Amino acid sequence: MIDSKFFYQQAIALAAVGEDIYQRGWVPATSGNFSARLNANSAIVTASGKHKGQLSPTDFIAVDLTGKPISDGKPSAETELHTRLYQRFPEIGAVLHCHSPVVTVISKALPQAQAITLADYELIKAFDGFDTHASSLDIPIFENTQDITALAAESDRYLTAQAHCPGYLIRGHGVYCWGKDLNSCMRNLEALDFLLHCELELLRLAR
Ligand SMILES: CSC[C@@H](O)[C@@H](O)C(=O)COP(=O)(O)O
Ligand SMILES: [Zn+2]
Repeated sequence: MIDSKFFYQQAIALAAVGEDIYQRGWVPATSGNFSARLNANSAIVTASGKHKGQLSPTDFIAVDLTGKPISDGKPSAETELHTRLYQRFPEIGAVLHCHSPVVTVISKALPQAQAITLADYELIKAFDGFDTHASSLDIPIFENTQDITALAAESDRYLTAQAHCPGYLIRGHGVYCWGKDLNSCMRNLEALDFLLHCELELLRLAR
């Protein structure tokens, strides 16, 4: 049973975040998708193919945690990547997927890398579970594919042993990032984009 008032509130909050993210240049040309948990068994996700900077409450679909729609409309083509995360981490409340230039380019700049290690950055403390700069965090990179079911399974296998991982990259595609609610998800996304930007600058300086 969908709580329509909560659906609407979550949709309004995600639409506002979408506008912000679009203004940052992180979801060009209808790319990206966003979701928020409704309850233990369902979430709302953006409809497929919409402009993510101009979303309205009718641009969201309720899905169960297998990714099956439980309200009218066509959910994001990448819905299973969201719902796997809600299954894996019962404590998370929101997932944001973006195509910022930094997250798209860095995995291509490191074509052999299966992860990027973020270490000795003060901003690592923005992520839940980190309380000192003297920490290190691996952000995995998965190869891009149109087989979303396979990618959902691959990312889930990796995350089995990674309780504090706040996001992953898909090579040449973008980033998936999550958090306990929409605000912390946005904070994680902002921190991840900043730290990966730093890594990209370091790569440029080393050339
Ligand atoms: C506009 S191409 C990008 C898509 O292939 C996809 O990666 C994406 O992020 C948006 O897909 P969507 O189905 O709108 O959620
Ligand atoms: Zn995408």
